[in-house]
Amino acid sequence: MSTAAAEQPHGLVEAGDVAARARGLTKAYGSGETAVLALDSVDVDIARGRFTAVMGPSGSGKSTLMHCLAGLDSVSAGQVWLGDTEITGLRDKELTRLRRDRIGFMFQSFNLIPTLNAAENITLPMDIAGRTPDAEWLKQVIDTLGLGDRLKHRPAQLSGGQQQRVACARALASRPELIFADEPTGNLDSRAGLEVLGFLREAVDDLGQTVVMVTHDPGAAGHSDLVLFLGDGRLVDEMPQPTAEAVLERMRLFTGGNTPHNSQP
Ligand SMILES: Nc1ncnc2c1ncn2[C@@H]1O[C@H](COP(=O)(O)OP(=O)(O)OP(=O)(O)O)[C@@H](O)[C@H]1O
Repeated sequence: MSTAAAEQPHGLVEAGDVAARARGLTKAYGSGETAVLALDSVDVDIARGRFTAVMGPSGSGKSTLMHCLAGLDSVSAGQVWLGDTEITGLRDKELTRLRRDRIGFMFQSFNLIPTLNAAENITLPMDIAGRTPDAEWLKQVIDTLGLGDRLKHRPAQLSGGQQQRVACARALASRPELIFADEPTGNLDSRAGLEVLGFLREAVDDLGQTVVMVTHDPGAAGHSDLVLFLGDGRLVDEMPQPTAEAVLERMRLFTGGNTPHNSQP
């Protein structure tokens, strides 16, 4: 971490190694006196094949950044690319297809369909898209996540950690260019949370995936390759090879020395 880094676009990487990129990304909600500037001219590169965490105080713009990078939300100004494709300016139909074909999502609530078993949940997005999963890849994902003996179970018959692993497999099934995970450990006890972080780490290290994770938890961020820190809608700092302790220390700077309310590892 360095002060100089804070003055440059964050996470800058070699051209060609960028999974997603934003320049001058600005997002305002509302208008007039009630307008909120959620993102204020953010420049960021997300490195391909790496695990990037996004942290910052509540309301600093983490979810908005993720939603704009994933094409889930429109931008007020600036440009966003997924790989070489500029997504700002795409029509809704094109955006929907791009999200479906190139991005995987994991949310805090697993969003599994209760009436489908694990295997059916994992392949559902591809079934909807009319795509056939690559059987070898799917087996590798399922084996990596240790779900081989749970495929016939419905979500209610699985633990929280197992459900999140199914959600993780679902995000990985189509081998997306980029996986966005929004508080993927938020609903889990610490052991199950650690498991899921381990699997995200393996998805990056062993399967070559690219993961962006929004989290409040310095312990979770400690599993990433790079932490981007947001403050008041701006990228204010970054930390390569983070440890939970160093991230916690950095987060304390936002609160003038007090531990943020929801940042316990
Ligand atoms: N749909 C919306 N309408 C109006 N304001 C919004 C909307 N979504 C977000 N905001 C505002 O934009 C700012 C950034 O919100 P965002 O949810 O991105 O922050 P965050 O860092 O993810 O917060 P948290 O850690 O609490 O989830 C906040 O001030 C929030 O109140």
